[in-house]
Amino acid sequence: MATSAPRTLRSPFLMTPSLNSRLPLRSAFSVVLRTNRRAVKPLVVVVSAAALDAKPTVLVAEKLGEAGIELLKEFANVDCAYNLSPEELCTKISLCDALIVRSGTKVSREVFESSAGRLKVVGRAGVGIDNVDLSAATEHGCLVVNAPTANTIAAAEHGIALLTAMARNVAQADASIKSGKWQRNKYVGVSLVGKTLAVMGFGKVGSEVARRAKGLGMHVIAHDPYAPADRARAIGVDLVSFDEAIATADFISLHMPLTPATSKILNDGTFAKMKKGVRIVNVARGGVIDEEALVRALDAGIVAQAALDVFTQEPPPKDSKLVQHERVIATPHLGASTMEAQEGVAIEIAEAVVGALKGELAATAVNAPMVPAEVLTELKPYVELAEKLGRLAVQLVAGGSGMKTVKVTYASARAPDDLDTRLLRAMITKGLIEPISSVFVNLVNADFTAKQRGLRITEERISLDGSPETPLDFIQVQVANVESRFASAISEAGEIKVEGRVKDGIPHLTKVGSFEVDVTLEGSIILCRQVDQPGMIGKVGSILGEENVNVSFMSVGRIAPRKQAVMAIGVDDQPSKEALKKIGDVPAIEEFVFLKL
Ligand SMILES: NC(=O)C1=CN([C@@H]2O[C@H](COP(=O)(O)OP(=O)(O)OC[C@H]3O[C@@H](n4cnc5c(N)ncnc54)[C@H](O)[C@@H]3O)[C@@H](O)[C@H]2O)C=CC1
Ligand SMILES: O=C(O)C(=O)COP(=O)(O)O
Repeated sequence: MATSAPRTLRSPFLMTPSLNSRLPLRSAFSVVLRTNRRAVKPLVVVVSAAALDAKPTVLVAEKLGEAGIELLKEFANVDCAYNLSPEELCTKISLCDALIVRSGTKVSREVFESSAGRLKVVGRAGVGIDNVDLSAATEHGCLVVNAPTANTIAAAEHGIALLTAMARNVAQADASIKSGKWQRNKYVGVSLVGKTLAVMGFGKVGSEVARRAKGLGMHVIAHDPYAPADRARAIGVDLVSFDEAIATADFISLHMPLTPATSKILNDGTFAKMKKGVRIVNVARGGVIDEEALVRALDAGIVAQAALDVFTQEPPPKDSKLVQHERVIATPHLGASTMEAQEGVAIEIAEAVVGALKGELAATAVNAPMVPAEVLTELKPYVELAEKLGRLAVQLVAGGSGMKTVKVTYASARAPDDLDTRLLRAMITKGLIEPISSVFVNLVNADFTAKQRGLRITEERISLDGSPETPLDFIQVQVANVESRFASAISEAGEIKVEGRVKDGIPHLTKVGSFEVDVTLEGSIILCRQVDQPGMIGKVGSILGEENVNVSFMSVGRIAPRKQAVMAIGVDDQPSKEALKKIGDVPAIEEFVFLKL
């Protein structure tokens, strides 16, 4: 299996924690081979590919610092192709496992569609991911990671550079002197000290701008609906409402992301509420300002000056009234463009992309839950159990009866906030959906895929007493309102029910319907309902033995002696149709089903 799967590079986000990036590839590969029999299928593939030298291909579509390129080359084939047209990008992407962009490339739905499932990770070498269609990425199971920290200081410094340059007309005066003029009276500026600066968006960049503006002697207020007040207070900044911020500020500096909620947040209506003569800095995204409204506000004298690094359309049209406005200074999206920031961003994104291609859960994932490595290590056998229970449950559903509602129950002695079940839910979803469709499910697209198929997965906890040494006692998967191919899998409550536990690190099936069984979840399973009587195990065992099918485990769960019983038989190989028929023909066997894991 390790040699048949490698080139598919299917699921990079769920891997055995032992295959960690710190392991050299060769030793990681041997871990895979040793544990292969029980490994959840997709956990293996990326590393196997590397071990066989089927290196993944990373397309770097915008200029990235050399240190990042070098890091990528250690693991992947790197194709640096800049200034691609949207069509060229769509053509190239079908040959790539990862794509790295900055703000200048639109990663549209067409890009994901054109990749036909090969693209596993998009790395945004910077903060803003408004140029990436996140819904499309998620729907295609493609992880999006960004580099959220390395350019913070650069952007904050550029904000301050624009603020001070604007206040003192540095750009206009420079152009004037270079054209041979000496206009000292024309370029009298305004002072910053004692003025009120409203920082809109008190995140990483906004708070660094605030800190620096305090150093310039400004009175700093901030608006951010999600920022904690104590973080603001710690640097002497008051958090205020949007209206208060824009109405009291002499200077407004924008530092929020571009989202549907912040799009054109500065518009005719909001400009009308500002102090006459306000000055605006934007190093966030052009789209947070209605640019035509800004031109009107400049012409009406509401806005005295604006300093802009970002534009709705980049580059802006040559005849842009805004850029050409004499009271506007502009830079071509240079906020992150320092040597230091570009080096840092390149390393940050290269590490995140390589990590994702190796199958690690990225710490900077934008469209997937982040699961810390130690949690992953602990949950590993439960992750396997979860997927296999999902696989069993769906195979027990009778064809045509549909599957709309699945209830998952986790029994645990852990406090609810000490057990993150998102990974388990994703794996149950994977197990439920993959056997009945061509869709590939991973942590990124599990919830979306379930929703798209009209499958409602509810989760419930049973709180157990006792020592919470292991994260879970058992997991139960129940499928409601369906008929079963194996009537005994229907519980008293009328639902298909399978339950499993981890014993000595190995997932076991421990309940089917109302019957207690105990069989390791590996290979395949035959479930038989029979009238409990001596010799049954021998009879079925010898039918399988004649076929050379190795039985790994057998267990019988019965209601009462000599009443009905369910026999669960773990087999390493798939029995022939004839052998299965022979089992069905054993007179005491009332029903049976063969289930692949
Ligand atoms: N010009 C450039 O080259 C650069 C631009 N940026 C842009 O700067 C912006 C901020 O980046 P970071 O500080 O790193 O991000 P961040 O995520 O740390 O901070 C953004 C803050 O905006 C807040 N926010 C969200 N909605 C808001 C709303 N409706 N009103 C007010 N605040 C709101 C969030 O709560 C968060 O605290 C982003 O748009 C980013 O793309 C960042 C780096 C370089
Ligand atoms: O990180 C960001 O959000 C930026 O705007 C920087 O963009 P860039 O990587 O310089 O195209």
